[in-house]
Amino acid sequence: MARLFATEKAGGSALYKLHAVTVFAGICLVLCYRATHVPAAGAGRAAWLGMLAAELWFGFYWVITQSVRWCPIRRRTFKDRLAARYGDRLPCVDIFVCTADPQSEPPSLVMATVLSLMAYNYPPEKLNVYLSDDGGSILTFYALWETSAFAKHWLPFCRRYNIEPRSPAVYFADSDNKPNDPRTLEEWSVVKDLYEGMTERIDSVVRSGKVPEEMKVNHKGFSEWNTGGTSKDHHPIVQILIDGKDKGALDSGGNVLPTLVYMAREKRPQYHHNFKAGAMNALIRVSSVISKSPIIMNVDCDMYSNNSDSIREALCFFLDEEMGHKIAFVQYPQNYSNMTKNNIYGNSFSVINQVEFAGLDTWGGPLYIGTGCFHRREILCGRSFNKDYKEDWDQGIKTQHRIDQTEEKIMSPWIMPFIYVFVVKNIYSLYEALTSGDTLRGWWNGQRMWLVKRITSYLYAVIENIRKLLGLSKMGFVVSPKVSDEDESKRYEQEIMEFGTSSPEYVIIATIALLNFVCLVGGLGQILTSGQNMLWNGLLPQIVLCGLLVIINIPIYEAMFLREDRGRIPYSVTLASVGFVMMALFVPIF
Ligand SMILES: O=c1ccn([C@@H]2O[C@H](COP(=O)(O)OP(=O)(O)O[C@H]3O[C@H](CO)[C@@H](O)[C@H](O)[C@H]3O)[C@@H](O)[C@H]2O)c(=O)[nH]1
Ligand SMILES: [Mn+2]
Repeated sequence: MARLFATEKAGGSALYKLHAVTVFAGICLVLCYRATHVPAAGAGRAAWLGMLAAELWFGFYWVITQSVRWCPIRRRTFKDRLAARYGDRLPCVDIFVCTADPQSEPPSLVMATVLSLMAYNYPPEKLNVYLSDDGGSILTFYALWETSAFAKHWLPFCRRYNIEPRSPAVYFADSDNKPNDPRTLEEWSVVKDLYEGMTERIDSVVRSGKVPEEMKVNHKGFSEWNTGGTSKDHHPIVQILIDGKDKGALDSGGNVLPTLVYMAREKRPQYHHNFKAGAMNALIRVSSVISKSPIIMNVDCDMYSNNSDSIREALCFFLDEEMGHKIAFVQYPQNYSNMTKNNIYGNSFSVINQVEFAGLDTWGGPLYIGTGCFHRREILCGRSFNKDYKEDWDQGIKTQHRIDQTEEKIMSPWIMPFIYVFVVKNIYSLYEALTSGDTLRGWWNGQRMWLVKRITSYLYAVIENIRKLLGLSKMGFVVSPKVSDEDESKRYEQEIMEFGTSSPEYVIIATIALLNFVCLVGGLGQILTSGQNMLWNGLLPQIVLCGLLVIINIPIYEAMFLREDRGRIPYSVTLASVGFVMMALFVPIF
């Protein structure tokens, strides 16, 4: 029987393999050098040990990252075969959307997400969309009730004109989507007006913080909020806004609508709610009573689906006769829609999506990234997985600064493997970024963020994990805000890094940047005062490395000393970092 999907080898080019093999040889030579050049006790053995640890860690890290590049594969689906074989015997699908707070996650935005999912090109009677509201907010419930009415116009409109993407917010924001044909334009304008009217009503209700009394008579569900209660302490609420089984629930074209459910799980102060994971568990239980579809999809509330055939694509894997039973989940890549050209925060997922996911697929597929993923229900309910996942970035961080401290005899041939590994690794990473669609500056910005993340968030994560293992803290989770003020957005458009608050992370970033600057100045000063000899005696690689770090940190210096806008690094942070650098400079004297 013809397969529903094909697996193709992607890349694994000779150039890549040559690079990988020679860099590996370079790493081995570097370690060889370390092993054969152990200094005597007291003559820099601590620094030697630090360098060795850093190089071992780098080598390990490098091998791991090559394992997801060695033999990448791509999958191709055959939706026509799926349609021919299954016709209308396709399985039911439950879609879970999670939201947590109507202030940081504006309900009008969440509703665009919900609509993009309700409008999937899939039999609506087989589609069930659940919105989990961890804010337990009547405002979100009101927004969903509005959405259930607007869906009656949006879904047939999408189907008739084969609209893509099916998030009304994204679709109407793009002026290229305005049709030319006058009859289509008329309908387009009607739907657009309906959409904008709805968004305005939702936004104004959210602004005012309460639902007008005359609205509340429209649905019995509003009475759930009559008894008081707060977002952290309330009874469970489940309201079916559209019941797909109800023969009367039809869209404006007379078609059945997908089932639409609002859910706010019970919350009590004495029970920990476990954030999104807790919401997902509640969704699995509630949906098992209402629809119990064998396939489940999960989407974060700030995303939208940009392909209306996503369900059919995923089913090509689950329903494949030969391999389907071995597939537990189908993960879609995730992308940001408002990326600037050079991606100042280094958060483009292009290399991850195009290179690493394809490489991971060889080894059984990428991780569940938390959104845009289809699971079999039985996998989530039936089996237990033992996950032992540890990471120790600490060593890498501790030893990172040491690079500046040991001296390498520059004229020794042993310098070659160091230079080769450093240069080739970075050139290949640049090549990979460029061929995945990033820009040169985007790659450079990514390198800066690589540094920033490792000295702040990863360091915090290590400390937090240790504290958790010792029973000193419980993991927290702060819902990331999905709104920003106009000033901030403008700076984002101009690719200017945003600081603004005096968070301790910024002290770390500023201190390290400043320390590198001071070291560079100090090093150059030494060369000037003691002549060229110093340079050739081993200071050159240190100057180069330190210089690169200074160049990469230019936006940090700007934010500390030159910028005047509200997103600059606050004076208090600059002051603290100057203090720390002074301490670092004077401590060795005493
Ligand atoms: O108590 C909570 C907290 C969060 N959420 C929802 O969880 C999702 C992710 O939260 P967000 O603040 O947007 O976190 P991000 O860092 O953007 O999300 C990434 O990281 C999360 C935690 O690892 C994953 O769950 C996400 O899928 C992944 O995109 C959102 O839909 C939230 O509404 C809840 O339902 N309940
Ligand atoms: Mn998010």
